[in-house]
Amino acid sequence: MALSREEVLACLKEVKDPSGTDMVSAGLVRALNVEGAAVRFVMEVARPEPYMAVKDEAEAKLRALGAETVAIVMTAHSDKAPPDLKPQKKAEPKGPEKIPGVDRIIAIASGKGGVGKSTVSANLACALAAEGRRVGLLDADVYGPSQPRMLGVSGRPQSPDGKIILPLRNYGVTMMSIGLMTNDDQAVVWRGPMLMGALQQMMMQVQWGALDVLLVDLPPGTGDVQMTLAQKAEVTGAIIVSTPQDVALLDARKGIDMFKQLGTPIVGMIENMSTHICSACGHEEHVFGHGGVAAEAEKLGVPLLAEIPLHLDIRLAADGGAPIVVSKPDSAQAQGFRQVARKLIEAGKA
Ligand SMILES: Nc1ncnc2c1ncn2[C@@H]1O[C@H](COP(=O)(O)OP(=O)(O)OP(=O)(O)O)[C@@H](O)[C@H]1O
Repeated sequence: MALSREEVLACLKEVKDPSGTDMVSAGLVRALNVEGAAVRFVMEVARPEPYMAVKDEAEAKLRALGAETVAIVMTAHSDKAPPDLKPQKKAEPKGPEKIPGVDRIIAIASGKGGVGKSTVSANLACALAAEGRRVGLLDADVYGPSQPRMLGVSGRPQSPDGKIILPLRNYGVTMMSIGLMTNDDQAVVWRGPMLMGALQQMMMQVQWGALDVLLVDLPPGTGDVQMTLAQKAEVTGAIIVSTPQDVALLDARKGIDMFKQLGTPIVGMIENMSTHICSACGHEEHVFGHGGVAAEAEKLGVPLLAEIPLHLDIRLAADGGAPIVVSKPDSAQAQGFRQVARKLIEAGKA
């Protein structure tokens, strides 16, 4: 019986590791390959013994689901501490570099916080994956990393040799977040050099594999992270997310100006929370106004990629760990994100 990747992941999520976390969230399932009724993946563990029962249970569950071939390769690695994010030595000034294996980098930015940049990034990443692209998502929002929650991943990323960091994967998106390297309830005060070191490590030391595009979810504003990204990596372009209000647009304009000064092309703007569609009656109202981003984009000579409505389903999906593109793929809201993905692919940007 032919199985889908989603069915296999859902089945594996029912298998708990020795700590009681499901094996997908614990980051145990790597290099998952589903072809017809054949399922293969690598289980990356520190010591194999405690995980033999997990492996056997995963195999039994997959067979019960209909898998005819199940190949689980268990790789053990030395139990080293997670990598130290503090810069080892003073970074030597270098020009922008390519991230090995990564064809394109798209920065997702906003001038102001809370406009939905992370929601857009998560949905766009899933939409690009649904179009068959090899997608990575780097959550560089050091002040409020939200991608682990939005993409439903948890667990600390492993580092077999203390240098390379293995990313996590969900919904076809390879992801790494600074939020996975810090304790959930611990406020992190990032200082300039530390921030730059951490971002550089996440770009260069994470084993991204071969990617068509890496989306970088930036913190809001025009700070150190934006500068570091543009100076250290060859960024293909930036997408600016804004709500239609004047205050948000004013900040978006500053963001666009900064990227222009840094020599990063603007791929386009996205108006988020464009109109409100009532989930009960479908009535449409312009809570924050409408069309402000379109007018601004025209004035600045950059494309308007989409107008995404303010819709309860988008919030519930994002906050529930399965973006609307994944949880309600046929909804009009999901299709909005799918169209942006297609536009980017057609333009050779993703
Ligand atoms: N189009 C939308 N419809 C409904 N809710 C939305 C929409 N876009 C974002 N939200 C919700 O608004 C809140 C803020 O969104 P999000 O975290 O994506 O913003 P952000 O710009 O990344 O914020 P921050 O600057 O804090 O990182 C979240 O609860 C999200 O679910």
